[in-house]
Amino acid sequence: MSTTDLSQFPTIAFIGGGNMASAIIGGLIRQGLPKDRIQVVEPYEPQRQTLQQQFGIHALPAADSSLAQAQVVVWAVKPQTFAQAAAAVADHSRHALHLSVAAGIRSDSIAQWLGNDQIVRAMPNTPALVGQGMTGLFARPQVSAAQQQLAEQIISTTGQLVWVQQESQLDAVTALSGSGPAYVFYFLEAMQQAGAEMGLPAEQALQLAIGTFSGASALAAQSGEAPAVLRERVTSKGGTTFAALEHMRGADIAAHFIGAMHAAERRAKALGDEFGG
Ligand SMILES: NC(=O)C1=CN([C@@H]2O[C@H](COP(=O)(O)OP(=O)(O)OC[C@H]3O[C@@H](n4cnc5c(N)ncnc54)[C@H](OP(=O)(O)O)[C@@H]3O)[C@@H](O)[C@H]2O)C=CC1
Ligand SMILES: O=C(O)[C@@H]1CCC=N1
Repeated sequence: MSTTDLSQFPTIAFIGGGNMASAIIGGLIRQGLPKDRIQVVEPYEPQRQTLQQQFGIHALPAADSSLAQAQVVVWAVKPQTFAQAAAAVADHSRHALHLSVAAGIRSDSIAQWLGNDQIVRAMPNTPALVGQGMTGLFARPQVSAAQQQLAEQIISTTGQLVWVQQESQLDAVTALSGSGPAYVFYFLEAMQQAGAEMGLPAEQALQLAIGTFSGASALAAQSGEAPAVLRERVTSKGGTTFAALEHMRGADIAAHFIGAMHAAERRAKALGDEFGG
C-alpha cells in the first residue's frame, strides 16, 4: 500500500456507496484525504447513515450539480444499475476522470453513456477493506499519464495493483482476484468443517485454517519459489499430504476449480453484453 500524501488531492465523487466504495473511501481517509473532498451518491437511506457513522460523510440521495466540482468520479454501482445511474450523473461530470469498479461493464458502454472517453476500469477485491486489496486496472487510450497516476494513487490506498494492457483481460482478473476472496472463504469453510469433524473446536479449526492460508501466502510471496515446488516440499513420501493430494487428484479438484474460474470469466463477459449499452 502506498503512503502518498493526499492532502492536495482533488475532489472525488462516488456513485454508489456500498461495499467497494466504502473500501476505497476508507483507504483514502486513512491516507489523509480530507473528508470534504469526498462526495457520495447513495439512494439507500440506511447505507447513507452507515457512511455518516463510519466516515462522517454526508451522502447525497441523488446526483445533483454539486458533482461538477469532482475531478474524479468512481463508479461503484452494480452492473445492472450502471446505465440508469450514468444517465443521472452524465450532465454533471463532463470533464472528470471516470474510474469504474463494475464487473463486466466495458469502457465503450461507459463512454457512450457519459459522453466522455476518459475512463479507467478497475477490478478490486474485498480485502481492500483492510488495506490488503489486489486490483487490476485498465486505461482507455484517451486517458493521460497524469490521470493514470491519479487512478493509481486512489487504488493504491487499498493495497496492491497491476495494469493490464487489454480490456478483455479484466474479465480474467475478475475471475481470479475479484471473485477470488470467495474461493478462499469457501476453502476456509471446508477446512473448518473438516477440522471440527475430526474433533477440534470449530473456533480453533478456523484459526488454524486462516493462519495456514496467510502463512502459505506469505511463504509463496517471499520465497520466490513456484507453488508446485513449495507444495512438493510439504509432501513427504507416503505421508499425510500425499494421501490428501491423491484424494484431490482422484476427484479432479484442480480441473473443477479451473472450470469454476472460467465460469466466472464467462459471467463477467455476459454482464457486459447484458447490461452494457
Ligand atoms: N463486492 C465485491 O467483492 C466486488 C465488487 N465489485 C463491483 O463493485 C460494484 C459495487 O459492488 P458492491 O459495492 O459490492 O455493491 P453494493 O450493493 O454494496 O453497493 C452498490 C450501491 O450502489 C447503490 N445504488 C444503486 N443504484 C444507484 C444509483 N442510481 N446511484 C447511486 N447509487 C446507486 C446501491 O443502493 P441499493 O442497495 O439501494 O441498490 C448500493 O448501496 C459492482 O459493480 C461490482 O461488480 C468489484 C470488485 C469486487
Ligand atoms: O460477484 C461479483 O459479480 C463481483 C465482482 C467480483 C466480485 N464480486
